[in-house]
Amino acid sequence: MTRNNPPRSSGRQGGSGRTSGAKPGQVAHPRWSNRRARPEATDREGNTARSLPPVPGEQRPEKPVKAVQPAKAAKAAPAKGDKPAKGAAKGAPKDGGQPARQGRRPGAVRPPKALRPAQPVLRQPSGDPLVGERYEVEVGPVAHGGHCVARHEGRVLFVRHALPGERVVALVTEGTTTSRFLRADAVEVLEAAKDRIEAPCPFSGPGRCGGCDWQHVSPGGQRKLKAAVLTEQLAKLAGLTPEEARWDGSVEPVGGKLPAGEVPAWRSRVQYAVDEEGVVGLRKHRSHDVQPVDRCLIAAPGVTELGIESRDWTGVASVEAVAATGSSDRQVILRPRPGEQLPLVELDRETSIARVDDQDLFHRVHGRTFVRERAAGRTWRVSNGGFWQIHPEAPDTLVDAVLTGLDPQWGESALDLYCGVGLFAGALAERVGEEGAVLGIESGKQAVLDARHNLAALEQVRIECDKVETLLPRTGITSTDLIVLDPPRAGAGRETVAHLSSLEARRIAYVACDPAALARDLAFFREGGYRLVSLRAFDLFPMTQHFECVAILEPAAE
Ligand SMILES: C[S@@+](CC[C@H](N)C(=O)[O-])C[C@H]1O[C@@H](n2cnc3c(N)ncnc32)[C@H](O)[C@@H]1O
Repeated sequence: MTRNNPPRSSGRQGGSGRTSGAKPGQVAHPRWSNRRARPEATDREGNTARSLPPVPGEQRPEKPVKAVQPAKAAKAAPAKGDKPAKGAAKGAPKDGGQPARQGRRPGAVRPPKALRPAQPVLRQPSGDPLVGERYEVEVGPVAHGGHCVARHEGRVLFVRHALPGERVVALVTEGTTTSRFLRADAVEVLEAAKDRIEAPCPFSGPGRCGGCDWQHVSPGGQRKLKAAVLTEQLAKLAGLTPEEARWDGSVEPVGGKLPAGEVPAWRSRVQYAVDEEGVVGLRKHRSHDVQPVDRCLIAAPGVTELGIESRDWTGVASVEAVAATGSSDRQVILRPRPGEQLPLVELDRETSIARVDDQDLFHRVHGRTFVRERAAGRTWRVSNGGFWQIHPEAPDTLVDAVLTGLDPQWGESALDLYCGVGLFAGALAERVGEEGAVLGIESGKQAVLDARHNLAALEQVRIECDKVETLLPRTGITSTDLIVLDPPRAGAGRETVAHLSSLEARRIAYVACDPAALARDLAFFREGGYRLVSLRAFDLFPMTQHFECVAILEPAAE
């Protein structure tokens, strides 16, 4: 267990731990100089940071432990669209197929939502179904959600696979005569927009893989669509023009220019679904159906090399593949179908394997329970599919944007809210130094253990485990110099933003993956007396509708 974990603050000002230079109510400097020397941090398997093999760039004299057995020779991948042969490629995990344990094992954690099986939502639509109707429509502007808006006989259609200004035949995929809006796919393009390209991925298109929204759009065209969505959300939910938001109106490309027609292979984490026959693929749009794929073009090479698509996954419900950046670590997380035993697994590359049971608990099957990522000059332990940015360049890009916007000074205090495994807390701690203080708050138990492990050497950092909205008011902190918040898609919300606005921070960095939640929260920050200093948007999810923003705020009075 890591040891940079003082007793939880309980309403005392500045939290627990001896303070150093912090005013009452400020983020306190967590020094515990009267404590005994801390034992070395360990993971759940008892490995210490030094007992693990180094990753490139890390200089540690040590010998590796627990070498993972190399996988057996790869089987030839089937031709595109072929179904993998049943019974192919099997090897023996040690505890595969053991019955799931009852109750929560100490130290066991729930996996992120993405790994939990989706619950079917049963709704009784009223009106007569319109699914299957075909309408010839003029396509209007792009909307938040990876589609464009069109109208037909007074009805609004959200049309996928279209582009603004096009004339298409839209096939209705959801909705009835009483629906407020219909969903549709452009199944025929009558007049194409200039940004339209031939989709490089054979699995994208109407009724197929739901992973990418903009396969049919040039890279520059995709960024224009994302910029239009951000512009619209800022106007609609925050009443801001790009100029007022101090945004130059661009979505910045990340990862260098590729030759025309080449697709960026950026996804270092891929969640595959498996159909009842054991065929692996990706989920169709708004569906539990599986689109079999023999290769995902946006998957990082480290994922593709595992050869997941060429295996038979009978008995498995989902396969998550993780390929770390800056280390050779690979992890595959398997969820067996209810009542099924985990099959024997053999992949093309050496990889750790974990199993998630029907109570969402992780079990180590083979190798480590985590991967090591490199970013911001450090190695980060990320356990069992815990949150880490997916694009290999995202962590450095976002840290750079946050530090540039905040300009942290030696001795300042900072909050890192929704801190995950501690990425921004670590970067802030380096800048504020030993005289400064950083408090990270994260609700995921395993992420907190990872963050404490990752930042164990930085005494100025404290990581607390709870929901931001619950814990922050309890800390007694009434002021801080800097705040980073990087909430999940839902954003921070009115109450949390109001609380943050009361802390008199010199600067706030808001890292956002949803432009609507960001725009709504920016309006709340304005109510709280904050204004935008700068806003940047980054194309960290090429070929999809998603992008990441970094907004920097300061008190409006300044
Ligand atoms: C977008 S991730 C950001 C993680 C981290 N900043 C990074 O860049 O790696 C959001 C994180 O917030 C955590 N989280 C979600 N809801 C939370 C809440 N109400 N309070 C605290 N943490 C929360 C999630 O577990 C996740 O680790």
